[in-house]
Amino acid sequence: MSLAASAGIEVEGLVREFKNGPRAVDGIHLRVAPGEIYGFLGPNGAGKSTTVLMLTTLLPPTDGTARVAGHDIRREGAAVRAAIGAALQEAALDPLLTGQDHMRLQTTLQGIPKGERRARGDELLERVGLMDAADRKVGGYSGGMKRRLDLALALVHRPRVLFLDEPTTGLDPSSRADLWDEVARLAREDGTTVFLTTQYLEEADVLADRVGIIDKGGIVAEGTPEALKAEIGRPSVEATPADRADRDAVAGVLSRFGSAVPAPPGAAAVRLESGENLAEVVRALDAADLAVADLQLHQPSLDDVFLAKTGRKLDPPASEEPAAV
Ligand SMILES: Nc1ncnc2c1ncn2[C@@H]1O[C@H](COP(=O)(O)OP(=O)(O)OP(=O)(O)O)[C@@H](O)[C@H]1O
Repeated sequence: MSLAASAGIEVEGLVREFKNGPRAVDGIHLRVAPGEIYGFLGPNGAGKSTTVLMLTTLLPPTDGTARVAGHDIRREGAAVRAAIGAALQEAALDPLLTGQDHMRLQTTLQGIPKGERRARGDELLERVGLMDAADRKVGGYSGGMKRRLDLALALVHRPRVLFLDEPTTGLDPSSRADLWDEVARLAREDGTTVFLTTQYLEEADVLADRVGIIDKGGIVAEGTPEALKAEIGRPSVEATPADRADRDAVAGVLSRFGSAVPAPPGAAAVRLESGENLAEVVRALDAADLAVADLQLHQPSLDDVFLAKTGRKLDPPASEEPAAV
């Protein structure tokens, strides 16, 4: 088996249709190379979790298949499960057990030899920064600490492929950054292949080598964050008139500088053509006697890629955790 086949992910026409429900995943194809971090980006209900459940063999596909770490998810479930680690949205943690208890259970379940369990557990708790809380009950952990424990548990058997389903949703920015560091280190130093779902554009941008954007069960764009942004190219300018009645007039002036792109209600926006700049837009609006309450220049971001491909904005999920852990 080639290295690529033994540690990567190959998805071929994967479909999941729920009874009386949507076609949650609608024939997707993708490849993740060994050691690569693949960011699967999309809004609520796009089909991210359903894809992860299929790739981790927890949900059978309706059609198509995938090979994970060289094994077919439909026919070689046990081999897939042996090669992967997963930290999914519903972390199965027991609030009455300590972090160390969890590590002891997991190292036993994963068949780590008795004499090595404690060391392996401590090594991973140290790695995710939980050593100080190792003998505290998980019921008292913050959201960020639970996510980090869940990550440590997923790493016990040194998986070649790691699945993380929205690992930082609800975390405060500092806990999120800690988790990013750890995930990046796993790929860089251990060569772990990471398949990560996220609703955060920033997360995909910072962490992922390549990004697949999923919307309504289909992949609408794929590439490195840089390539996706370059595809969108030029910055856009968005103007909000002081008087809402002037919106169409503002849109008319802007249209001289580029083609219209979606804008919030009451505003107009265009993707600037090359050579056009903000100063000229301001002069033109002024010459037309149009007062603007707000004028913004947006450099292309993954947000723009999402907007350009789907016509909608990707609203980030709210942070649930008030303080750093
Ligand atoms: N067990 C199920 N039965 C019926 N429909 C389902 C089931 N699980 C998911 N769906 C539907 O499939 C679609 C995709 O859901 P999925 O959970 O994969 O999306 P997601 O991108 O992971 O969203 P989120 O970010 O909210 O987790 C949604 O419309 C969802 O309502």
